[in-house]
Amino acid sequence: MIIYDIKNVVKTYPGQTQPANKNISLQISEAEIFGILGDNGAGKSTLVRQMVNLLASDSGSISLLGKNIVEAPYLVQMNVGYMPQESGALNNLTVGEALYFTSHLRGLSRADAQKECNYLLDLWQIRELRHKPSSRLSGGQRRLLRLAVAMAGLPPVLILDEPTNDLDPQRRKLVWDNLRQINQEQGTTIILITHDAIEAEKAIQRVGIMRAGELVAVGRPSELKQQVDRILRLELFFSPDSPPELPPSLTYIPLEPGHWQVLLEWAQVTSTLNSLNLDKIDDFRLYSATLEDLYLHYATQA
Ligand SMILES: Nc1ncnc2c1ncn2[C@@H]1O[C@H](COP(=O)(O)OP(=O)(O)OP(=O)(O)O)[C@@H](O)[C@H]1O
Repeated sequence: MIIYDIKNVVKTYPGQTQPANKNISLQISEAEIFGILGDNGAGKSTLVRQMVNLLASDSGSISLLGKNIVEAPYLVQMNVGYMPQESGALNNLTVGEALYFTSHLRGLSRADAQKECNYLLDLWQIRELRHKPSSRLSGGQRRLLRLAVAMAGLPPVLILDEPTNDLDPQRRKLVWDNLRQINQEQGTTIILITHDAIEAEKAIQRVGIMRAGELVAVGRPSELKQQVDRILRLELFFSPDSPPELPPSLTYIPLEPGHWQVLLEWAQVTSTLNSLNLDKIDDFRLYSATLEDLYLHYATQA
């Protein structure tokens, strides 16, 4: 099922000459984790703000579950949990109150809202902050609270604007683990903006790369990588006095004694690995382009 259907969306901010979004078209399916990557100012936040009706498009249309969100704004309120990059909206509440009231406002009974609050405090490891006013949290703590608030009441769609910025490595991992878990267990559709390409690669199923207001590439990371870089790097580790025999068509680059790098086309991988005498090799590693390589390729082209 198509969750979001975005057609030819254009947005120019008042007083600006360049559009922030130029003719963006994109479909997002149920239960996918879709990552939006792009340089600062590429138009990512503008796009997601239009998707949650916080910003009107100049032209084009955005449908959620088959209905135009301008004509059926309640669909966004009922189905989408949005985490903005910044927000002062919760500043007057404690962490526990913010989670309880959001859950209650999203239709849970008082008792269920209390349970949801407790679940989210544990899920995001912020239980010790529950009596603290939101305005006194650190940047990273505030981000975890905004994530928990977006998820309160388990909306079927989450839109997250940079969920891992300001977080330490342990909490970044917590975010990626939790997002994967709710996607798998609840079938939640997750659309997220991130600059954390290396970590995102482990969670996202499709990626859209934006440059100067345009969506310049959309696809599964593996498909996009094959278009960008058909060369794979095979590293071989062996005892320096018994080097492996390679098919004559391949060349190798000695990196140090007992360590070679071999550059391969995708089509050569299986035959090369089959031809190696693995008893003579201590270890091997095969590398493809990373999502970060892809991002740099598409986002920085002139
Ligand atoms: N309220 C606004 N008024 C005028 N121009 C704006 C406004 N908000 C954003 N812009 C401009 O629109 C363009 C896209 O901004 P946007 O915030 O969507 O980028 P982004 O890709 O989310 O960037 P970042 O990674 O830095 O968050 C930028 O050139 C920005 O300066």
